[in-house]
Amino acid sequence: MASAAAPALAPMAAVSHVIFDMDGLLLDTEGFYTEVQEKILARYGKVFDWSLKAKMMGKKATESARIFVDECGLAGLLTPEQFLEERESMLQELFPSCAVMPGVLRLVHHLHAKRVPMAVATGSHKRHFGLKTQNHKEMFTLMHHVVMGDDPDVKTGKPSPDIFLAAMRRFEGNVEPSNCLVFEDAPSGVAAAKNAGMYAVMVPDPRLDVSYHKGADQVLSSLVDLNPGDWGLPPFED
Ligand SMILES: O=P(O)(O)OC[C@H](O)CO
Ligand SMILES: [Mg+2]
Repeated sequence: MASAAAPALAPMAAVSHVIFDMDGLLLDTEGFYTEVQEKILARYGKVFDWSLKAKMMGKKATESARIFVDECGLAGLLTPEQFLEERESMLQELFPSCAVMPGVLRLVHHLHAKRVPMAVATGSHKRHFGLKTQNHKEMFTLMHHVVMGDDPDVKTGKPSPDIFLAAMRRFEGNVEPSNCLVFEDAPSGVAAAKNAGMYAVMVPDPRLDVSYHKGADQVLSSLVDLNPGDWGLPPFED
């Protein structure tokens, strides 16, 4: 007797709208921040580690600068403003060379073809957004809109829900948080999505301790592993 086919697993939720983080999720830029911050910290005889990285990533520049100075005990030696100024020229050189993360283009083109509305919600401010995306403009034209960290509606950075709620409100129609699936790499970003009442798929850097995965509704090693059907989105057909 032939064995019955395994029943398809029910989706974890049925969402209709997708919101992407950018740094470390769509674009491979987090390594640039790490590299530059390691260099600055080395000048003070200190080592940049992943527990500090976990606290800084995903935040607005001004917020992460404050964390860097405070957590590294640099008060009196370096102000957050000086830190931002020091890292700026190095970052400006690096950002335009960033690559797209694995699995991103297939997913974005698929969702666009299936008319799933997509947005970007990034802690990056407008000038850095321009540098990072200058070689990836086509992908961003597929987004309904982009909300950046210096947007007037983003009073406080991630883990505040401000940026994801702003992104949700800019979609057409009456969209609720439970309709939205957020893709994030940062602990602060996952917390922001959950604080907004949305679903969160985390795609963390493997060097981030697993204790930072908690809170996410799903954790993937790469967007290549995403099955859109898990979220009630149209499945890949290729
Ligand atoms: O991860 P994002 O896109 O919110 O960006 C935040 C900072 O610019 C980098 O950690
Ligand atoms: Mg990110």
